[in-house]
Amino acid sequence: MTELDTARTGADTVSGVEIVLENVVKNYPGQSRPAVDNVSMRIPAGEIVVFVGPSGCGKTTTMRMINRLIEPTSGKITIGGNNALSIDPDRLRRGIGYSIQQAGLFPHLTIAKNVATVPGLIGWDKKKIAQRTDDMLDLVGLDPDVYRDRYPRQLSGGQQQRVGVARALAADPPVLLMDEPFGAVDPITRGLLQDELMRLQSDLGKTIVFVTHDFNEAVKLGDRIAVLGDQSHIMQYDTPDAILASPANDMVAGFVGANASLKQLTLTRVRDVPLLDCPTAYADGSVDELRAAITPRKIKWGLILDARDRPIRWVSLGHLAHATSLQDVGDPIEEVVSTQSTLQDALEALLAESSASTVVTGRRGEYEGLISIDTLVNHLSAMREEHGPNSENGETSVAGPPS
Ligand SMILES: Nc1ncnc2c1ncn2[C@@H]1O[C@H](COP(=O)(O)OP(=O)(O)OP(=O)(O)O)[C@@H](O)[C@H]1O
Repeated sequence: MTELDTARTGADTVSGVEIVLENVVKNYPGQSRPAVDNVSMRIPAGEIVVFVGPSGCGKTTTMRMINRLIEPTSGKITIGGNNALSIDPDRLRRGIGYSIQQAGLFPHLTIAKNVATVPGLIGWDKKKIAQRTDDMLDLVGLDPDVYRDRYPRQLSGGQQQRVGVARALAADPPVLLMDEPFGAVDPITRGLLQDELMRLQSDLGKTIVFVTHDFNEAVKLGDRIAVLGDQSHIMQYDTPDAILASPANDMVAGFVGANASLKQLTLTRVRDVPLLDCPTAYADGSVDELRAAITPRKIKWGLILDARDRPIRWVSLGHLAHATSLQDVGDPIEEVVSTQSTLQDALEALLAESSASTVVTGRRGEYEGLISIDTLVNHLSAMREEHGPNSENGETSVAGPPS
């Protein structure tokens, strides 16, 4: 891996391998022109590369040629330096995780059996498979004791997608192909699944090729985005911030859409901006002490935390005026964002609560601070200065794949 790759990879470790496509063509029988016409690109080890483009442009065909669910008509594909076209296709596919829209689970098999599909095929022993299945369910946030013996129809759409991801990861493949994996779930679940994928990826460092129609999803997840046009022609292949700052042509600009600067909010996580603080107390704490902590502050609110430091209620000076204990006083907290969330998620939470600030929690749900609308506004102005027309960083338009 080059230094550039390491710098761009958000992952702590890299277990993925590089994928290279060279002059890859797909002609479907009976079609007058190729569905994919001479695509060349390098997908660096350990990165998430997102293919985005209009319906029918060839995203799925391009992706499925990597695991040879579709055979290329011509060209060369290497995975970790090995020629994918000279490996037995079944063997190749067992080494590449694959997750699709609506999860594609086998309806007649239990969740555990679904997850265990590839480890079973490659001959792992039963004990190792059972352990791995439980570990994978845990990893995607499903309690193995609750879910392992259920059938797919007994799970929600979002839970099925999680199982799909667990199944794709089960044999620890270096490469994952994900074809609109979150396309069929509601926007809130989709956001959660995206957050989880990013969290997984920061530990796993796989090479992930991800297909989507949704440019916002591409910006949020991609280390790089390949904007594909008709016949999978690469319109631009670059980092999300470079594409947002300077789209290579009108078609890319159309995809980026009108609110490029607002989309910059998906590029930054809550943990990367300064948080505000507010007075906190435990439910068995002193009303007088909390009142004394809030009174001198501009914002006259505090938070009640549970014994594990998780925020449970907002309290105002008004609430405290006649309170004798902190046990039940205040309003429940409607929205929180985590340090892993994007600033876009924070904006949505702020709008949903119609408040000037939202509570931020850490990995275990513990109180970390507050994020305010001012923080977001300041961040956007800083980004504008960085990528503005007079900035030195403004000229980042690099069409074509990195070599
Ligand atoms: N099996 C097939 N036989 C003939 N043509 C096909 C076949 N599969 C796909 N195509 C055509 O190839 C082109 C690319 O299809 P592909 O599914 O790769 O596009 P896509 O960008 O993934 O589309 P979408 O976003 O709608 O899923 C389309 O014109 C499609 O009609």
